[in-house]
Amino acid sequence: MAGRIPAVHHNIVLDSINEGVFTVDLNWTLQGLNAAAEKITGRTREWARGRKCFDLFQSRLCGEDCPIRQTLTTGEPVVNRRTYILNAKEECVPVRISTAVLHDAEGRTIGGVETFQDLSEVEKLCRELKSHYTFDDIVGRSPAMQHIFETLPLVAKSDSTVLIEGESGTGKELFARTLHNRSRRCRGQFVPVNCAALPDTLLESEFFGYEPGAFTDAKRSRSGRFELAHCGSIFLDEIGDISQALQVRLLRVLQERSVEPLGSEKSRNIDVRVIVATNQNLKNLVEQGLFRRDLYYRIRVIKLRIPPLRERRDDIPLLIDHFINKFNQLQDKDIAGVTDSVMNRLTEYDYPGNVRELENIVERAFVFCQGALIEMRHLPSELRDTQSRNLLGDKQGLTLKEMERALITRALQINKGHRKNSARTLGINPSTLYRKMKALEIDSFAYWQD
Ligand SMILES: Nc1ncnc2c1ncn2[C@@H]1O[C@H](COP(=O)(O)OP(=O)(O)OP(=O)(O)O)[C@@H](O)[C@H]1O
Repeated sequence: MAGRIPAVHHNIVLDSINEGVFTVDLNWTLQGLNAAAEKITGRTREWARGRKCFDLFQSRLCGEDCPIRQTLTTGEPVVNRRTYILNAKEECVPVRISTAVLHDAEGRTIGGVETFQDLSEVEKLCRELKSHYTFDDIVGRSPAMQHIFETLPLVAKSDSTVLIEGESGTGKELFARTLHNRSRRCRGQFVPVNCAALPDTLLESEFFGYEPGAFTDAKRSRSGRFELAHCGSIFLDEIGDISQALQVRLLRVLQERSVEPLGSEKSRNIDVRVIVATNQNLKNLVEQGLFRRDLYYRIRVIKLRIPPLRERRDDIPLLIDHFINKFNQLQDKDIAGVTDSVMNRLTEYDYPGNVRELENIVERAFVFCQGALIEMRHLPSELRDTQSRNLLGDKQGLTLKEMERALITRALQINKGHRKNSARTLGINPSTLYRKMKALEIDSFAYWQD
Protein backbone atom coordinates (compact mmCIF):
# COMPACT_ATOMS: atom_id res chain seq x y z
CA MET A 1 0.00 0.00 0.00
CA ALA A 2 1.33 3.45 -0.91
CA GLY A 3 2.32 5.61 2.11
CA ARG A 4 1.16 9.19 2.86
CA ILE A 5 3.19 12.00 1.26
CA PRO A 6 5.31 13.61 4.00
CA ALA A 7 4.69 17.32 4.75
CA VAL A 8 8.15 18.23 3.53
CA HIS A 9 7.14 17.01 0.06
CA HIS A 10 4.12 19.30 0.13
CA ASN A 11 6.54 22.18 0.59
CA ILE A 12 8.62 21.02 -2.37
CA VAL A 13 5.46 20.89 -4.48
CA LEU A 14 4.39 24.36 -3.32
CA ASP A 15 7.85 25.76 -4.05
CA SER A 16 7.81 24.33 -7.56
CA ILE A 17 4.77 26.31 -8.76
CA ASN A 18 4.83 29.78 -10.28
CA GLU A 19 1.90 31.11 -8.31
CA GLY A 20 2.54 32.73 -4.96
CA VAL A 21 0.87 30.98 -2.02
CA PHE A 22 0.55 32.00 1.62
CA THR A 23 -1.52 30.75 4.50
CA VAL A 24 -2.87 32.65 7.52
CA ASP A 25 -4.49 31.66 10.79
CA LEU A 26 -7.77 33.17 11.97
CA ASN A 27 -5.92 36.31 13.18
CA TRP A 28 -4.41 37.01 9.73
CA THR A 29 -0.97 35.95 11.01
CA LEU A 30 1.12 34.49 8.22
CA GLN A 31 1.80 30.79 8.64
CA GLY A 32 3.89 30.17 5.53
CA LEU A 33 4.84 31.37 2.05
CA ASN A 34 6.09 29.45 -0.92
CA ALA A 35 9.11 30.41 -3.05
CA ALA A 36 7.01 32.23 -5.69
CA ALA A 37 5.38 34.34 -2.95
CA GLU A 38 8.86 35.31 -1.74
CA LYS A 39 9.85 36.25 -5.28
CA ILE A 40 6.72 38.28 -6.09
CA THR A 41 6.64 40.18 -2.77
CA GLY A 42 10.41 40.43 -2.31
CA ARG A 43 9.97 39.23 1.31
CA THR A 44 11.53 36.16 2.89
CA ARG A 45 9.83 33.53 5.03
CA GLU A 46 11.92 34.75 7.96
CA TRP A 47 10.63 38.30 7.50
CA ALA A 48 7.05 37.02 7.26
CA ARG A 49 7.22 35.01 10.51
CA GLY A 50 4.73 36.47 13.00
CA ARG A 51 3.65 39.24 10.62
CA LYS A 52 0.14 39.77 9.25
CA CYS A 53 -0.89 39.20 5.64
CA PHE A 54 -1.63 42.93 5.21
CA ASP A 55 2.03 43.68 6.09
CA LEU A 56 3.01 41.42 3.22
CA PHE A 57 0.57 42.79 0.63
CA GLN A 58 -0.18 46.43 1.52
CA SER A 59 -2.90 46.24 -1.10
CA ARG A 60 -5.81 48.63 -1.31
CA LEU A 61 -8.03 45.59 -0.72
CA CYS A 62 -6.47 44.99 2.72
CA GLY A 63 -8.98 45.84 5.43
CA GLU A 64 -12.73 45.88 4.73
CA ASP A 65 -12.38 44.52 1.22
CA CYS A 66 -9.88 41.78 2.09
CA PRO A 67 -10.68 38.67 -0.01
CA ILE A 68 -9.40 36.26 2.62
CA ARG A 69 -11.59 37.96 5.24
CA GLN A 70 -14.57 37.55 2.87
CA THR A 71 -13.73 33.88 2.41
CA LEU A 72 -13.35 33.25 6.14
CA THR A 73 -16.63 35.07 6.82
CA THR A 74 -18.72 33.51 4.06
CA GLY A 75 -16.91 30.21 3.50
CA GLU A 76 -16.97 31.07 -0.22
CA PRO A 77 -13.75 31.25 -2.24
CA VAL A 78 -12.78 34.44 -4.07
CA VAL A 79 -11.60 33.68 -7.58
CA ASN A 80 -9.25 35.72 -9.77
CA ARG A 81 -9.68 39.14 -8.18
CA ARG A 82 -7.30 41.71 -9.68
CA THR A 83 -5.47 44.19 -7.54
CA TYR A 84 -2.05 45.72 -6.87
CA ILE A 85 0.30 44.96 -4.03
CA LEU A 86 3.39 46.81 -2.86
CA ASN A 87 6.55 44.72 -2.90
CA ALA A 88 9.54 45.13 -0.56
CA LYS A 89 10.94 47.84 -2.86
CA GLU A 90 7.62 49.71 -2.57
CA GLU A 91 6.89 48.97 -6.23
CA CYS A 92 3.33 48.36 -7.37
CA VAL A 93 2.88 44.79 -8.60
CA PRO A 94 -0.33 43.84 -10.44
CA VAL A 95 -1.65 40.48 -9.21
CA ARG A 96 -4.66 38.21 -9.59
CA ILE A 97 -5.65 36.52 -6.35
CA SER A 98 -7.85 33.63 -5.26
CA THR A 99 -8.64 32.47 -1.73
CA ALA A 100 -9.99 29.39 0.05
CA VAL A 101 -10.72 28.24 3.61
CA LEU A 102 -8.36 25.84 5.42
CA HIS A 103 -9.95 23.14 7.61
CA ASP A 104 -8.36 20.76 10.11
CA ALA A 105 -8.94 17.01 10.12
CA GLU A 106 -12.18 17.51 12.08
CA GLY A 107 -13.50 20.02 9.52
CA ARG A 108 -12.99 23.07 11.76
CA THR A 109 -11.90 26.30 10.04
CA ILE A 110 -8.33 27.04 11.04
CA GLY A 111 -7.36 29.72 8.58
CA GLY A 112 -7.19 30.64 4.92
CA VAL A 113 -4.98 30.21 1.91
CA GLU A 114 -4.36 32.83 -0.74
CA THR A 115 -2.80 32.17 -4.13
CA PHE A 116 -1.65 35.00 -6.36
CA GLN A 117 -0.27 35.40 -9.83
CA ASP A 118 2.14 38.15 -10.86
CA LEU A 119 0.58 39.95 -13.84
CA SER A 120 3.51 42.32 -14.49
CA GLU A 121 4.51 40.56 -17.72
CA VAL A 122 0.92 40.30 -18.95
CA GLU A 123 0.35 43.98 -18.24
CA LYS A 124 3.59 44.89 -19.98
CA LEU A 125 2.50 42.99 -23.09
CA CYS A 126 -0.93 44.64 -22.94
CA ARG A 127 0.73 48.05 -22.69
CA GLU A 128 2.93 47.28 -25.69
CA LEU A 129 -0.11 46.21 -27.66
CA LYS A 130 -2.04 49.25 -26.54
CA SER A 131 0.81 51.58 -27.50
CA HIS A 132 -0.02 50.79 -31.14
CA TYR A 133 -3.51 52.01 -30.48
CA THR A 134 -2.70 55.22 -28.65
CA PHE A 135 -1.20 58.53 -29.59
CA ASP A 136 -0.47 60.40 -26.38
CA ASP A 137 -3.93 60.61 -24.77
CA ILE A 138 -5.80 59.67 -27.94
CA VAL A 139 -7.08 56.11 -28.21
CA GLY A 140 -8.16 54.41 -31.43
CA ARG A 141 -7.64 51.22 -33.37
CA SER A 142 -10.08 51.74 -36.24
CA PRO A 143 -8.47 52.18 -39.68
CA ALA A 144 -9.66 55.82 -39.69
CA MET A 145 -7.89 56.56 -36.39
CA GLN A 146 -4.80 54.61 -37.36
CA HIS A 147 -4.59 56.76 -40.49
CA ILE A 148 -4.89 59.94 -38.40
CA PHE A 149 -2.18 58.64 -36.01
CA GLU A 150 0.14 58.25 -39.00
CA THR A 151 -0.43 61.80 -40.21
CA LEU A 152 -0.44 63.54 -36.79
CA PRO A 153 3.36 63.66 -36.30
CA LEU A 154 3.82 65.19 -39.76
CA VAL A 155 1.06 67.74 -39.18
CA ALA A 156 2.49 68.55 -35.73
CA LYS A 157 5.90 69.25 -37.24
CA SER A 158 4.60 71.75 -39.77
CA ASP A 159 3.43 75.26 -38.87
CA SER A 160 0.49 75.34 -41.28
CA THR A 161 -3.03 76.21 -40.22
CA VAL A 162 -5.12 73.13 -39.52
CA LEU A 163 -8.86 72.69 -39.86
CA ILE A 164 -10.31 69.91 -37.73
CA GLU A 165 -13.80 68.82 -38.71
CA GLY A 166 -15.94 66.52 -36.63
CA GLU A 167 -19.21 66.30 -34.78
CA SER A 168 -19.40 67.55 -31.23
CA GLY A 169 -17.55 65.28 -28.78
CA THR A 170 -15.39 63.51 -31.36
CA GLY A 171 -12.21 64.82 -29.76
CA LYS A 172 -11.35 67.91 -31.81
CA GLU A 173 -9.88 69.81 -28.85
CA LEU A 174 -7.94 66.73 -27.75
CA PHE A 175 -6.40 66.46 -31.23
CA ALA A 176 -5.61 70.17 -31.28
CA ARG A 177 -3.84 69.94 -27.89
CA THR A 178 -1.92 66.90 -29.07
CA LEU A 179 -0.79 68.74 -32.20
CA HIS A 180 0.44 71.59 -30.00
CA ASN A 181 2.17 69.29 -27.48
CA ARG A 182 3.97 67.46 -30.28
CA SER A 183 5.08 70.64 -32.06
CA ARG A 184 8.16 72.82 -31.63
CA ARG A 185 5.79 75.30 -29.96
CA CYS A 186 5.07 73.00 -27.02
CA ARG A 187 6.79 75.35 -24.57
CA GLY A 188 4.46 78.17 -25.60
CA GLN A 189 0.82 78.32 -24.55
CA PHE A 190 -2.09 76.43 -26.05
CA VAL A 191 -4.92 78.96 -25.99
CA PRO A 192 -8.44 77.65 -26.70
CA VAL A 193 -11.25 80.02 -27.65
CA ASN A 194 -14.82 78.85 -28.12
CA CYS A 195 -16.12 81.17 -30.81
CA ALA A 196 -19.74 80.14 -30.22
CA ALA A 197 -19.66 80.99 -26.52
CA LEU A 198 -19.30 84.79 -26.85
CA PRO A 199 -21.24 87.50 -28.67
CA ASP A 200 -19.42 89.10 -31.59
CA THR A 201 -18.35 92.31 -29.87
CA LEU A 202 -16.84 90.46 -26.91
CA LEU A 203 -15.19 87.94 -29.18
CA GLU A 204 -13.38 90.70 -31.02
CA SER A 205 -11.81 92.09 -27.83
CA GLU A 206 -11.17 88.52 -26.67
CA PHE A 207 -9.26 87.79 -29.91
CA PHE A 208 -7.29 91.00 -30.25
CA GLY A 209 -7.28 92.67 -26.80
CA TYR A 210 -7.91 96.40 -26.21
CA GLU A 211 -6.35 99.67 -25.12
CA PRO A 212 -7.74 101.98 -22.39
CA GLY A 213 -10.72 103.94 -23.70
CA ALA A 214 -11.42 101.54 -26.56
CA PHE A 215 -14.93 101.22 -25.13
CA THR A 216 -16.70 102.53 -22.03
CA ASP A 217 -15.51 99.82 -19.61
CA ALA A 218 -11.97 99.59 -20.95
CA LYS A 219 -10.03 101.25 -18.12
CA ARG A 220 -6.78 99.36 -18.65
CA SER A 221 -5.21 97.64 -21.60
CA ARG A 222 -5.70 93.90 -21.99
CA SER A 223 -3.94 91.43 -24.24
CA GLY A 224 -6.01 89.34 -26.59
CA ARG A 225 -5.88 85.57 -26.99
CA PHE A 226 -3.72 85.83 -30.11
CA GLU A 227 -1.06 87.67 -28.14
CA LEU A 228 -1.31 85.17 -25.28
CA ALA A 229 -0.65 82.42 -27.77
CA HIS A 230 2.52 84.14 -29.06
CA CYS A 231 5.10 81.39 -29.72
CA GLY A 232 2.37 78.84 -29.01
CA SER A 233 -0.90 77.76 -30.64
CA ILE A 234 -4.38 79.25 -30.68
CA PHE A 235 -7.34 76.90 -31.02
CA LEU A 236 -10.45 78.52 -32.47
CA ASP A 237 -13.32 76.14 -31.78
CA GLU A 238 -16.67 76.45 -33.60
CA ILE A 239 -15.14 78.76 -36.21
CA GLY A 240 -18.29 78.44 -38.35
CA ASP A 241 -20.14 80.62 -35.83
CA ILE A 242 -18.18 83.87 -36.21
CA SER A 243 -19.75 86.86 -37.92
CA GLN A 244 -18.81 88.08 -41.40
CA ALA A 245 -17.16 91.18 -39.90
CA LEU A 246 -14.96 89.08 -37.65
CA GLN A 247 -14.17 86.76 -40.54
CA VAL A 248 -12.66 89.75 -42.37
CA ARG A 249 -10.51 90.69 -39.36
CA LEU A 250 -9.42 87.12 -38.85
CA LEU A 251 -8.42 86.80 -42.48
CA ARG A 252 -6.23 89.88 -42.11
CA VAL A 253 -4.55 88.45 -39.01
CA LEU A 254 -3.81 85.22 -40.81
CA GLN A 255 -2.42 87.03 -43.84
CA GLU A 256 -0.36 89.62 -42.01
CA ARG A 257 0.50 87.68 -38.85
CA SER A 258 -0.11 90.74 -36.73
CA VAL A 259 -2.93 91.95 -34.49
CA GLU A 260 -4.26 95.39 -33.72
CA PRO A 261 -5.89 95.68 -30.27
CA LEU A 262 -9.19 97.61 -30.17
CA GLY A 263 -8.52 101.31 -29.68
CA SER A 264 -4.92 101.05 -30.88
CA GLU A 265 -3.48 102.11 -34.16
CA LYS A 266 -0.34 100.09 -33.84
CA SER A 267 -0.26 96.47 -34.88
CA ARG A 268 1.79 93.87 -33.00
CA ASN A 269 3.51 91.01 -34.72
CA ILE A 270 2.52 87.57 -33.52
CA ASP A 271 4.07 84.18 -34.08
CA VAL A 272 1.14 81.82 -33.60
CA ARG A 273 0.05 78.52 -35.01
CA VAL A 274 -3.65 78.54 -35.75
CA ILE A 275 -5.75 75.43 -35.32
CA VAL A 276 -9.46 75.79 -36.01
CA ALA A 277 -12.31 73.37 -35.52
CA THR A 278 -15.90 73.10 -36.55
CA ASN A 279 -18.78 70.70 -36.14
CA GLN A 280 -20.48 72.17 -39.21
CA ASN A 281 -19.69 71.54 -42.84
CA LEU A 282 -17.70 74.71 -43.63
CA LYS A 283 -17.79 74.04 -47.35
CA ASN A 284 -21.60 74.10 -47.26
CA LEU A 285 -21.47 77.36 -45.30
CA VAL A 286 -19.22 78.76 -48.05
CA GLU A 287 -21.70 77.61 -50.73
CA GLN A 288 -24.51 79.28 -48.79
CA GLY A 289 -22.52 82.53 -48.58
CA LEU A 290 -22.31 82.30 -44.76
CA PHE A 291 -18.55 81.78 -44.55
CA ARG A 292 -15.95 83.64 -46.60
CA ARG A 293 -14.41 81.52 -49.30
CA ASP A 294 -10.99 83.25 -48.99
CA LEU A 295 -10.92 82.58 -45.23
CA TYR A 296 -12.00 78.98 -45.80
CA TYR A 297 -9.05 78.37 -48.14
CA ARG A 298 -6.69 80.11 -45.73
CA ILE A 299 -7.65 77.88 -42.80
CA ARG A 300 -8.01 74.58 -44.57
CA VAL A 301 -4.34 74.27 -45.53
CA ILE A 302 -4.41 70.93 -43.72
CA LYS A 303 -7.75 69.30 -43.00
CA LEU A 304 -8.34 66.53 -40.48
CA ARG A 305 -11.74 64.90 -40.37
CA ILE A 306 -12.53 62.99 -37.21
CA PRO A 307 -15.30 60.48 -37.96
CA PRO A 308 -18.23 60.16 -35.54
CA LEU A 309 -17.92 57.27 -33.13
CA ARG A 310 -20.73 55.30 -34.83
CA GLU A 311 -18.51 55.13 -37.95
CA ARG A 312 -15.60 53.58 -36.02
CA ARG A 313 -17.16 51.13 -33.63
CA ASP A 314 -13.85 49.21 -33.38
CA ASP A 315 -12.68 52.01 -31.10
CA ILE A 316 -15.48 51.56 -28.57
CA PRO A 317 -14.05 48.63 -26.48
CA LEU A 318 -10.68 50.38 -26.33
CA LEU A 319 -12.26 53.67 -25.29
CA ILE A 320 -14.31 51.90 -22.61
CA ASP A 321 -11.11 50.38 -21.25
CA HIS A 322 -9.37 53.76 -21.43
CA PHE A 323 -12.13 55.53 -19.49
CA ILE A 324 -12.37 52.73 -16.91
CA ASN A 325 -8.62 53.11 -16.27
CA LYS A 326 -9.01 56.88 -16.11
CA PHE A 327 -11.84 56.79 -13.56
CA ASN A 328 -10.22 53.99 -11.54
CA GLN A 329 -7.23 56.27 -11.09
CA LEU A 330 -9.24 59.43 -10.47
CA GLN A 331 -11.63 57.81 -8.01
CA ASP A 332 -9.25 55.24 -6.52
CA LYS A 333 -11.53 52.37 -7.57
CA ASP A 334 -10.81 48.93 -8.93
CA ILE A 335 -13.45 48.26 -11.59
CA ALA A 336 -12.18 45.58 -13.96
CA GLY A 337 -14.50 46.06 -16.95
CA VAL A 338 -18.05 45.64 -18.22
CA THR A 339 -20.27 42.58 -18.56
CA ASP A 340 -20.72 41.00 -22.01
CA SER A 341 -24.25 42.37 -22.36
CA VAL A 342 -23.04 45.90 -21.52
CA MET A 343 -20.23 45.58 -24.06
CA ASN A 344 -22.75 44.43 -26.71
CA ARG A 345 -25.07 47.29 -25.90
CA LEU A 346 -22.30 49.89 -25.88
CA THR A 347 -20.86 48.74 -29.18
CA GLU A 348 -24.23 48.83 -30.98
CA TYR A 349 -25.34 52.24 -29.62
CA ASP A 350 -25.14 55.25 -31.98
CA TYR A 351 -23.63 57.93 -29.67
CA PRO A 352 -25.12 61.20 -30.89
CA GLY A 353 -22.73 62.84 -28.39
CA ASN A 354 -19.77 60.77 -29.62
CA VAL A 355 -16.77 60.00 -27.38
CA ARG A 356 -17.85 62.57 -24.79
CA GLU A 357 -21.13 60.69 -24.39
CA LEU A 358 -19.33 57.37 -23.95
CA GLU A 359 -17.04 58.95 -21.37
CA ASN A 360 -20.07 60.30 -19.49
CA ILE A 361 -21.75 56.87 -19.60
CA VAL A 362 -18.68 55.26 -17.99
CA GLU A 363 -18.36 58.06 -15.42
CA ARG A 364 -22.03 57.67 -14.47
CA ALA A 365 -21.66 53.89 -14.17
CA PHE A 366 -18.76 54.45 -11.74
CA VAL A 367 -21.17 56.22 -9.40
CA PHE A 368 -23.52 53.23 -9.22
CA CYS A 369 -21.15 50.27 -9.65
CA GLN A 370 -20.06 48.75 -6.34
CA GLY A 371 -18.67 45.48 -7.72
CA ALA A 372 -15.93 44.53 -10.14
CA LEU A 373 -17.94 44.82 -13.38
CA ILE A 374 -20.22 47.49 -14.82
CA GLU A 375 -23.63 45.92 -15.39
CA MET A 376 -26.68 46.80 -17.49
CA ARG A 377 -28.42 48.41 -14.51
CA HIS A 378 -25.55 50.91 -14.21
CA LEU A 379 -26.27 52.31 -17.69
CA PRO A 380 -28.57 55.28 -18.26
CA SER A 381 -32.20 54.44 -19.07
CA GLU A 382 -32.00 55.40 -22.76
CA LEU A 383 -29.45 52.63 -23.21
CA ARG A 384 -31.41 50.13 -21.16
CA ASP A 385 -34.63 51.02 -22.98
CA THR A 386 -33.98 48.82 -26.02
CA GLN A 387 -34.42 45.94 -23.62
CA SER A 388 -37.96 47.18 -22.93
CA ARG A 389 -38.49 47.87 -26.62
CA ASN A 390 -37.57 44.29 -27.40
CA LEU A 391 -39.68 42.92 -24.61
CA LEU A 392 -42.79 42.62 -26.71
CA GLY A 393 -41.17 40.59 -29.48
CA ASP A 394 -43.81 39.78 -32.08
CA LYS A 395 -46.84 40.18 -29.82
CA GLN A 396 -48.59 42.72 -31.99
CA GLY A 397 -52.36 43.11 -32.25
CA LEU A 398 -52.90 42.68 -28.50
CA THR A 399 -55.18 44.80 -26.35
CA LEU A 400 -53.54 47.33 -24.06
CA LYS A 401 -54.17 45.10 -21.06
CA GLU A 402 -52.72 42.05 -22.82
CA MET A 403 -49.71 44.05 -23.89
CA GLU A 404 -49.15 45.20 -20.32
CA ARG A 405 -49.34 41.63 -19.11
CA ALA A 406 -46.91 40.47 -21.85
CA LEU A 407 -44.47 43.28 -21.07
CA ILE A 408 -44.54 42.72 -17.33
CA THR A 409 -44.19 38.93 -17.51
CA ARG A 410 -41.32 39.26 -20.02
CA ALA A 411 -39.55 41.77 -17.77
CA LEU A 412 -40.00 39.40 -14.81
CA GLN A 413 -38.61 36.52 -16.86
CA ILE A 414 -35.56 38.56 -17.89
CA ASN A 415 -34.99 39.68 -14.32
CA LYS A 416 -35.66 36.25 -12.82
CA GLY A 417 -38.64 37.50 -10.80
CA HIS A 418 -36.73 40.42 -9.26
CA ARG A 419 -39.40 43.10 -9.06
CA LYS A 420 -37.18 46.15 -8.56
CA ASN A 421 -34.99 45.25 -11.55
CA SER A 422 -38.09 44.47 -13.62
CA ALA A 423 -39.47 47.90 -12.80
CA ARG A 424 -36.18 49.40 -13.90
CA THR A 425 -36.28 47.47 -17.18
CA LEU A 426 -39.81 48.72 -17.78
CA GLY A 427 -38.84 52.26 -16.84
CA ILE A 428 -41.54 52.54 -14.14
CA ASN A 429 -41.59 52.88 -10.37
CA PRO A 430 -41.47 49.61 -8.38
CA SER A 431 -44.70 50.70 -6.65
CA THR A 432 -46.43 51.15 -10.05
CA LEU A 433 -45.24 47.69 -11.03
CA TYR A 434 -46.56 46.13 -7.78
CA ARG A 435 -49.94 47.81 -8.38
CA LYS A 436 -50.16 46.60 -11.96
CA MET A 437 -49.06 43.09 -10.99
CA LYS A 438 -51.78 42.98 -8.35
CA ALA A 439 -54.42 44.20 -10.81
CA LEU A 440 -53.31 41.67 -13.43
CA GLU A 441 -52.85 38.94 -10.79
CA ILE A 442 -49.26 38.27 -11.79
CA ASP A 443 -47.17 36.44 -9.23
CA SER A 444 -43.46 37.29 -9.39
CA PHE A 445 -42.53 34.08 -7.51
CA ALA A 446 -43.50 32.12 -10.63
CA TYR A 447 -40.45 33.68 -12.31
CA TRP A 448 -38.09 33.49 -9.38
CA GLN A 449 -34.79 31.70 -10.06
CA ASP A 450 -31.64 31.46 -8.02
N1 LIG B 1 -9.93 59.15 -29.30
C1 LIG B 1 -10.07 59.55 -28.03
N2 LIG B 1 -9.36 58.92 -27.07
C2 LIG B 1 -9.50 59.29 -25.77
N3 LIG B 1 -10.32 60.26 -25.34
C3 LIG B 1 -11.06 60.91 -26.26
C4 LIG B 1 -10.96 60.60 -27.65
N4 LIG B 1 -11.79 61.41 -28.32
C5 LIG B 1 -12.37 62.20 -27.42
N5 LIG B 1 -11.94 61.92 -26.18
C6 LIG B 1 -12.39 62.54 -24.92
O1 LIG B 1 -13.77 62.90 -25.14
C7 LIG B 1 -14.06 64.15 -24.54
C8 LIG B 1 -14.57 65.12 -25.62
O2 LIG B 1 -13.51 65.48 -26.48
P1 LIG B 1 -13.29 66.98 -27.02
O3 LIG B 1 -13.72 68.01 -26.03
O4 LIG B 1 -11.90 67.06 -27.54
O5 LIG B 1 -14.36 66.96 -28.22
P2 LIG B 1 -14.72 68.13 -29.24
O6 LIG B 1 -14.89 67.47 -30.56
O7 LIG B 1 -13.74 69.25 -29.14
O8 LIG B 1 -16.14 68.58 -28.69
P3 LIG B 1 -16.95 69.95 -28.99
O9 LIG B 1 -17.14 70.03 -30.48
O10 LIG B 1 -18.26 69.74 -28.28
O11 LIG B 1 -16.14 71.06 -28.42
C9 LIG B 1 -12.78 64.63 -23.88
O12 LIG B 1 -12.78 64.26 -22.52
C10 LIG B 1 -11.69 63.88 -24.63
O13 LIG B 1 -10.54 63.70 -23.84
